Amino acid sequence: VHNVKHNGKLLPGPYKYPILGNLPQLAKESKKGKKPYVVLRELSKKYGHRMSLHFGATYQVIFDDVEAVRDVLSSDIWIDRYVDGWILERSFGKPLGVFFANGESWKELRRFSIRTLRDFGFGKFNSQETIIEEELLRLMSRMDSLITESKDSVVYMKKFFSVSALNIIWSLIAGYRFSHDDVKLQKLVQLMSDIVQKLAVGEDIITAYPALRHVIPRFTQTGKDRQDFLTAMHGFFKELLETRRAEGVYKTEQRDFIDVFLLEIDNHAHDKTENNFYTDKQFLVLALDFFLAGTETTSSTLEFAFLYILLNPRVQKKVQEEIDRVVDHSGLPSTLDRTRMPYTEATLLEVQRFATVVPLFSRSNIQDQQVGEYVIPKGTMGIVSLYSANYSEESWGDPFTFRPERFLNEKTNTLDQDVCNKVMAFGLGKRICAGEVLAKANLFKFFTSFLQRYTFEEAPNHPTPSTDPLLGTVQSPRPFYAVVKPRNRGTPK
Ligand code: HEM
Repeated sequence: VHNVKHNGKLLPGPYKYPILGNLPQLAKESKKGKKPYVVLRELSKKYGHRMSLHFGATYQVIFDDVEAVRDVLSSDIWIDRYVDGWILERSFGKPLGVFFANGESWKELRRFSIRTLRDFGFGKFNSQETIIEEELLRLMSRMDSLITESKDSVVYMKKFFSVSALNIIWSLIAGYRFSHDDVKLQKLVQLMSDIVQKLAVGEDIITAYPALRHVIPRFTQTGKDRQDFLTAMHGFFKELLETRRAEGVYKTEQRDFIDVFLLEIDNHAHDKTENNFYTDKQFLVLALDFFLAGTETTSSTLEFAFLYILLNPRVQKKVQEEIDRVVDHSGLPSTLDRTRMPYTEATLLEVQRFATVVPLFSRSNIQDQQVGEYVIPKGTMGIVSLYSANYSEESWGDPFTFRPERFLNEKTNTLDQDVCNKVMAFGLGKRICAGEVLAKANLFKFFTSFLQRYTFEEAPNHPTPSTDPLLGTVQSPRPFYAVVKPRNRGTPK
């Protein structure tokens, strides 16, 4: 049984059990403690880097290797996102928003979102820099308090960057920031990170049996958690939209993304067709997309960055030396300094490769595709493994070693662009991450500013932190502590 019609030969894959498909094999490996993307990598070595899997009743094709991943992401055939189960549940039964939208609706809202966010500073040097710095200074003063309050300067690093990452996006969308002590926000951030962790691709029973979507939510804890999460998030965005609508300021002045969207809703109010993409529901899903896609990814990459730095004091020292040499000590590092900081850039690339915070995600094909003697039927769920690209032995030689030097040309001490381009963190092609520019600026600013001002060391009374990630649609480090020591050099005015 599978979800697609076809007349050709399907790509090879492991033996398929009746009804359960390949779930028994996957469950067996998963019980041994293997991550889903590691299991896929092992299977793909046996069955091919483009292979078939039957995830319960859902037919999947796995793209697992540098070349297969690049091909699929840059292909115009694989431009859709696979939409089913929980995804529809989060968007009122329809593929709304950007992340899980398809066709005209996706094109229009992606273009609208990127253009509008750019108008409010996203990707523009001065305004983006100011927004990030405001948040950065707050977080540094928070760090100073934590150091003073704690015993022996030991700071709990888990979730340290979450509110800041959210605030940077939120100030573009809604024109305001949350306080780090905001109880309502803390609940949303907690809910969000719980749900992201529970939704590891490849572990999802609703994906395996889409029909269960109608049954499961009422009976299982995960189903209930998802619904609680959605109710809370939708409620929060709806209240915001209603308040702004009632205020009416957006009619004469658009201060942020919400104002522009409200104006578009008014402008399209006469259009009652399916082709009107500017509706209240679209906004709720769009806001959720940016909340989810932008927050956990950025904050979790930053957590990993400081974890790796803590475990690699030699790398930390070299980054700090470069910062001290290049950056004017009276100010914070600027993204304009980036080009003069090859070692720091190399370290950030290595962080992104080593962490691979989004190891797996989905795409779907809009027409049948012939691959040699095989056919991939239209509408197939394609699982793209960024893990396979970032951890390929053929590509990297020693993928399991954290080694920024791999990106540097030893003789010239410059970045080797060919090696840099091999890191896959944001996807590729027309559907590449819509927040890549902002994310890269954030990573650079937070990483360098904190290392300019503090040194991170292992906390003596805690076990050495593990680099083994917590699984999720976005992976994050296990909770860890660091001794954070203020540095004398490079303290901003
Ligand atoms: C380190 C941080 C980030 C990582 C690793 C990351 C990674 C990704 C990946 C792998 C995809 C799928 C791309 C594809 O299908 O080829 C994606 C899509 C997306 N990301 Fe990011 N992302 C990050 C930060 C952000 C930020 C800050 C935002 C928002 C401001 C954002 C918004 C989006 C959106 C809207 C999409 C959907 C694009 C579409 O389907 O058209 N991301 N991201």
